[in-house]
Amino acid sequence: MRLFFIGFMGCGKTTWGRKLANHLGYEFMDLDHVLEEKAGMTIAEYFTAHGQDAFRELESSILKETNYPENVVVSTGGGLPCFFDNMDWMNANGKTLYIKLSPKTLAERLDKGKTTRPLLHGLHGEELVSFIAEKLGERVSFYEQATHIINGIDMTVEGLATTVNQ
Ligand SMILES: Nc1ncnc2c1ncn2[C@@H]1O[C@H](COP(=O)(O)OP(=O)(O)O)[C@@H](O)[C@H]1O
Ligand SMILES: O=C(O)C1=C[C@@H](OP(=O)(O)O)[C@@H](O)[C@H](O)C1
Ligand SMILES: [Mg+2]
Repeated sequence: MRLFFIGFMGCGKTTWGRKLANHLGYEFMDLDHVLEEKAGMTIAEYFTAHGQDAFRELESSILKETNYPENVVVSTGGGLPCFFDNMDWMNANGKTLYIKLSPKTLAERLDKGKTTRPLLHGLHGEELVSFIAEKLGERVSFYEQATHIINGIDMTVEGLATTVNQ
């Protein structure tokens, strides 16, 4: 089974993708990490060097050209489902799990984060909540095409494992 985690930055795709893969005995892949290895630089560096359009092209080609094992949990970047036909491609090639959280909760988690996400421009507090609310508004129609929509509060691996077998 191929499982793709999708959702806004900070919703927990990387954290929970890894946990679910461990729980199921599946392989784990994070496409942001695959891209960073391929590019030989961090995503923040890639945005600075080549811009967002080039990043979107590369992340889409990585999504479609990676050789996935039979059983795998794949964590995607937050913007990936919203460009090209990436969402349709994932739904045709596996199950998609959207981790749904409010802008306020996302902002709380992202404010604490140490990693740099280039789209967030170092925003904090209320400015960060407003930015997330606006961007999530643009993206939600893509995320809601997921085969499974998960409440991101109180997630457990056992709950996720039950959901993906439905
Ligand atoms: N259930 C949770 N409760 C509280 N914090 C969480 C939870 N899941 C993830 N986090 C934290 O939220 C931040 C973003 O998680 P991450 O897995 O990197 O998200 P994504 O890959 O979706 O951007 C991390 O600091 C992580 O430790
Ligand atoms: O939402 C986005 O457009 C992005 C999300 C990031 O991944 P995470 O969702 O894992 O932070 C990463 O792909 C890049 O910084 C762009
Ligand atoms: Mg991630």
